[in-house]
Amino acid sequence: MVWAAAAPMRARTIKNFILGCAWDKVKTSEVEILAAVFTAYPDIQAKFPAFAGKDLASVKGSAAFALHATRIVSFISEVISLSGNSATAPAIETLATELASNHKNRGVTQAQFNEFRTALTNYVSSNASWGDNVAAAWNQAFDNVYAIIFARL
Ligand code: HEM
Repeated sequence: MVWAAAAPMRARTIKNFILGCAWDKVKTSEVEILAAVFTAYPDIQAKFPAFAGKDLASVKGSAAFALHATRIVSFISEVISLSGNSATAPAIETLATELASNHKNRGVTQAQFNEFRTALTNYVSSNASWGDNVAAAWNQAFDNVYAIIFARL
């Protein structure tokens, strides 16, 4: 009985560990990550008042770009740190709900969130060690957080 109760928790923790290892490899490449997202999907760049209509090369080195890139990457780091533990699920829900509400007000669509996911997944899978286990943990985390966001967007 004890084992049956403990096993699922252990499985979640290993998944979270795998996810954290992949994320650790890229989480200090904030500027490169945001540049990769904007390169793949210029419609996302166009939603940012500070970057809309500008050549990516001309804004990529700016303080505003580094600050925004760091905000996005920190959000993901926070969610990954909180994941894998049912006790912190309400905290993830709070973060995702706030993000959805801020972005709904900016007219960001589900399609754009999906574009962001595609670009980020491409970036991480080519810059961290990647395999079926990592992909499964990554997709599960995104599915969970996006379900909360999409219900409110
Ligand atoms: C996919 C399309 C997205 C668009 C078009 C978008 C657009 C924006 C814009 C225009 C801002 C305000 C920037 C400013 O201060 O002028 C912002 C802020 C922010 N975004 Fe996004 N965003 C997107 C996705 C995401 C995602 C997926 C995340 C997290 C993983 C994220 C995290 C944040 C954070 C943490 C902030 C700063 C806090 C806030 O003002 O809400 N964004 N976003």
